[in-house]
Amino acid sequence: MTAFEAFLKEHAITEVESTLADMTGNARGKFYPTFKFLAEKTGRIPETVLVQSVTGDWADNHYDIIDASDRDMVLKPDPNTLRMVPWADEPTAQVINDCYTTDGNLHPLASRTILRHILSLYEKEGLKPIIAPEVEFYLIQPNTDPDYELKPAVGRSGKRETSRRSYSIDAVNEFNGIIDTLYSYCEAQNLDVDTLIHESGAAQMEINFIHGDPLDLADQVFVFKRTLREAALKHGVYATFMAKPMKNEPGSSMHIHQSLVDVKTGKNVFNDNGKPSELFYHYLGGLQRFTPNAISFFAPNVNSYRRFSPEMAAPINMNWGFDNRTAGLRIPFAPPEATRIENRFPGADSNPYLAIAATLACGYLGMKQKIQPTDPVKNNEPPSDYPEVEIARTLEEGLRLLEECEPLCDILGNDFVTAYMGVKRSEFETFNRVISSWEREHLLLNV
Ligand SMILES: NC(=O)CC[C@H](N)C(=O)O
Repeated sequence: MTAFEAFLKEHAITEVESTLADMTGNARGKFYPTFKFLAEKTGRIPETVLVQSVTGDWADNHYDIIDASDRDMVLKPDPNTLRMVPWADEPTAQVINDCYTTDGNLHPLASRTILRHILSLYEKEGLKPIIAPEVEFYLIQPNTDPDYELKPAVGRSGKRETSRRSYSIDAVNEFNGIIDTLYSYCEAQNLDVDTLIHESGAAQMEINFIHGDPLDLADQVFVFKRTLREAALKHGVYATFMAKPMKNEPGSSMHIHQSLVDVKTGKNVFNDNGKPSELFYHYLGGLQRFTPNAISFFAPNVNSYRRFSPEMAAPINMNWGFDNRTAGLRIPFAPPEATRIENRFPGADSNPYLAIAATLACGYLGMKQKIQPTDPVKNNEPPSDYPEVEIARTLEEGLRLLEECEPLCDILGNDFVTAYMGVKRSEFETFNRVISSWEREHLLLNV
C-alpha cells in the first residue's frame, strides 16, 4: 500500500480535493471520490483538466492567448502535499498536483512548473534556496456590493478598530475566535505557521512562516490563503489578501526572506566568515537590477500598484539597506549564519509560486552575471544619484517592463511569459473600461 493510500485509509477519507494553483494563485482542480485514488497505485490519476486550471479565467475569454486547440493537461498529485481539509463536513483530503502535458512534460504554463524550473537551476549549481514568507491580510465586514467601500471587521468588543495598533495583543484578541479556528486548521494541515501579529491597519494582521524549502512554502501559502478565508467565514467575516483593500489603510504585503545554502555543506553561502559574501552581493545586485522587470509577479493585479507608498512602509524604489525598512531590499539584523535578504516588494495578492520563482530568478541572474549592487541606503538617505520612484506605477507598465527583459523572459520561459502577459493584459483592458465613482464625482459637472 502506498503512503498515499495509507493516509486515505487511516483517516477514512471519502473525498479528495485535487488542486493546483492558477496564475492568480487560486485553487482549481477536481473533486474525486476516494476509490479513484485507491485504485491508482502510482498516484498518477489520468484525469485531465482544461487550460483555465493553470491560467485562470482571463477576463475577455481570448482563447487565442494560449492555445486554440485547448489540449488536455494531466494532473499528477504530489504525495508530499497530502493534507486533511479541516473545514469539510465529511472526512476530506486535499492534494496539490503538478500539471503535465499529454506527452509527459511538466506543463510550461503551470505555476508549480515555473518554480520547479528555477529551483532546478540552483540545484545544478549545488545550491538550495531557503525562503520564509510573511503574509499580511485584513479581516473585513462581509459585503457583496462592489460599489460599497470595504470596512475592517468588528471584533468581540463591537467597537470599530482604529488603525495604528501594530503589535497590539488586545487588537488580535478582538478576533480570538477566528484566530483559534485558524491555528487549529493550520495544525490539522501541518502548516508551519510561526508568529502572528497585529499590523498597523485596522483589523490587519501578519502571519510568519518558518523558513524552509521554497516549493513547500509556496504550497503552504497557497493552502494558507484558503484556510484563512474558511476560518474567517466560519465566524461570519471575510478575509482578504488584496494588496490595497482600503484607501486610508496600509496595504498588505508578502515579504520574502531568502538565502542560499551549499547542498554539500549545508552552510549559508551568503555568509563569508561573519561578513556578507561576494555571492550575497551578486544575488542582491540581481534583485536590484531585475525587480522592476519582475514587478508584475509581485504586483499582479491593477489594485496592487495602489499599495506602493513610502508612508505606508511599501517600497517605491530599488534601495537596499542593512536593517532599514525604508528600503525595498532589506538585510535584517541576524547572526552571520542567518544572513538573508528580505524582498519587500511582493504584495499579499501575489501568486506564491510565481512571486517566489521570480525573486529567486532575479537573484540567480545577478549571481550568474556577477552584478554589483549600489551602495546601501543609510539613515533613510538614498545615494544621491538615486531616482525617487523606480518601479512601475501600473500593471500595464509592469508588464511592458517584463516583456522588454530578455534574460527574465528566457529564465521563466517565453511561452509562460507570453501567456501570463496575455491574461494580465486582458484584465487590465477590462479594468480600463470601468468608469469609476471618482470620475463621475469630479468630471460630471466640470467637463
Ligand atoms: N510590516 C511592514 O513592514 C508593513 C508592510 C506594508 N504593510 C506593505 O504593504 O508593504
